[in-house]
Amino acid sequence: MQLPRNPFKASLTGDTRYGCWAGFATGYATEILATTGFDWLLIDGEHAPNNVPTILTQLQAVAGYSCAPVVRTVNHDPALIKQLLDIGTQTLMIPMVDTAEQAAQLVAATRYPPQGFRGVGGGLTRATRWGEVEDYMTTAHEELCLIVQVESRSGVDNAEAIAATPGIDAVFVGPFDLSTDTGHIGNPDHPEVQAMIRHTLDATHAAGKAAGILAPVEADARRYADWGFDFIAVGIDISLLRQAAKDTVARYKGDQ
Ligand SMILES: O=C(O)C(=O)C[C@H](O)[C@@H](O)CO
Repeated sequence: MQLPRNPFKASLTGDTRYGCWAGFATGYATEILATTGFDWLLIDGEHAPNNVPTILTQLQAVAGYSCAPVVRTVNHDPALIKQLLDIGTQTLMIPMVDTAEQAAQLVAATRYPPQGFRGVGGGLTRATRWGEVEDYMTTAHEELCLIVQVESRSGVDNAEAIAATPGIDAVFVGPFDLSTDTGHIGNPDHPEVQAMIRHTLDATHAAGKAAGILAPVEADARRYADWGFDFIAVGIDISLLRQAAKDTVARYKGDQ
């Protein structure tokens, strides 16, 4: 059996790819999202109530669709990264990366020795399709996509070096953490934050890597697409449900 291709990695060809945050932490809800036309979705292990088994269920639920899954970890723990890779995650997003040293450690966590220190799960893992994928250990890295989040002042200061780290495929700006870290709490539109976002985008492209961002407000998403962001999360499933529910109630009962 061939190593499964990574559709997200393959889609980073220059056109902006539009995605949605998946926060319900169930295969059922995430599968619904995968049928709606988004290019990719983010299974959020940082702020949604996910763990390895719930992420596995969601990866299985979306496997038959063209919408590519991206899995965000809660931290930099190599043991968690190992488990997420073993269940078949091919695109990983790691939050709060501030230095090139951290980026290099994260790359090493995704590579088998001698390039890194990932442990061998072999035929026990979905990643190898329980041993059916030929040459998994020597080829797995070719279909992995490692995205690091820059979302602090120090991350922006080190953006060139982080993006240039070998094995890093993309940098994703976290606008809400970045605005909060810089004292503009919850205001990514502040000019200082906007300048930092632009700087991170330019540094990432200068390193030949792809850049992504979260932009649930349409005007922001369109501006970032004009700037040249390669992948943009333009929605959050929980917010979409809440807004649709509130609008429906308001039509019958008025604003409450
Ligand atoms: O800082 C950000 O912005 C992000 O990293 C995304 C948030 O964590 C997201 O969960 C907001 O809903």
